[in-house]
Amino acid sequence: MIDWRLYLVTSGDGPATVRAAAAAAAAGAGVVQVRAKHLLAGDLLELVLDVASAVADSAPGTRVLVNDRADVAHAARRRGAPVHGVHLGQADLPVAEARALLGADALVGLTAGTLEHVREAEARTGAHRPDYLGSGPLRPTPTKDVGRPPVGLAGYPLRVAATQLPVIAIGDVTLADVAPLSRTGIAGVAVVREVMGAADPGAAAAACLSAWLR
Ligand SMILES: Cc1ncc(COP(=O)(O)OP(=O)(O)O)c(N)n1
Ligand SMILES: Cc1ncsc1CCOP(=O)(O)O
Ligand SMILES: [Mg+2]
Repeated sequence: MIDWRLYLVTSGDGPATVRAAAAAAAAGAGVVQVRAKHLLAGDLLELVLDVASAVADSAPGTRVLVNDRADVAHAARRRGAPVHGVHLGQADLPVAEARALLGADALVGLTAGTLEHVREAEARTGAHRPDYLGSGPLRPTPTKDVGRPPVGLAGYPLRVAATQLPVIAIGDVTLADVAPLSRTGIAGVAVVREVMGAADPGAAAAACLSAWLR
């Protein structure tokens, strides 16, 4: 059973990133996605190995995913690292191809920013069906230029109603958003700055989890 309520997406690539990921996992983040768009595959693999090892040491139940790169997730798993899958964007490798590479047990997430994306994902079956959807942005965020209108709080109940898949809200999610978002039916919130930018990432993660209303 995956605890989706707090899903950390990392930033940066050094020891502070690894420490923040481990602290958030120890505080109860159920998923950690290693996201480092500036790294080429070899360096991303090294970061993934470091994060996966640190997260497994502090919170063995936390799932570790790789942003975009099913090949890097596969390489990490071949090295024996506790890496559970990949988060794919709409233009990345198809979900079924990622599953073919990573194996049937892999966790494969998909970005579904629009209601149409959510409906399209919901219609999928078998290996083509993702395990969860990341949907946003809640609001515009400096972390990523998403290039589509924000979902807003009112947009999430529509997305949740359109799918049986867990929906994860992302994009400028702050501690103050967690309680109202938790009432929309989403499975979890994904954050970068709220935890990675905090002086104490573990405390920031714990605060987000405490704010959940159900
Ligand atoms: C949980 C989650 N949801 C959405 C995204 C965004 O993915 P994508 O659209 O592929 O953009 P990048 O993160 O790759 O810049 C995500 N990473 N995680
Ligand atoms: C990766 C991603 N995809 C949509 S918004 C976003 C970034 C979210 O970052 P933050 O939590 O700092 O707004
Ligand atoms: Mg992507």
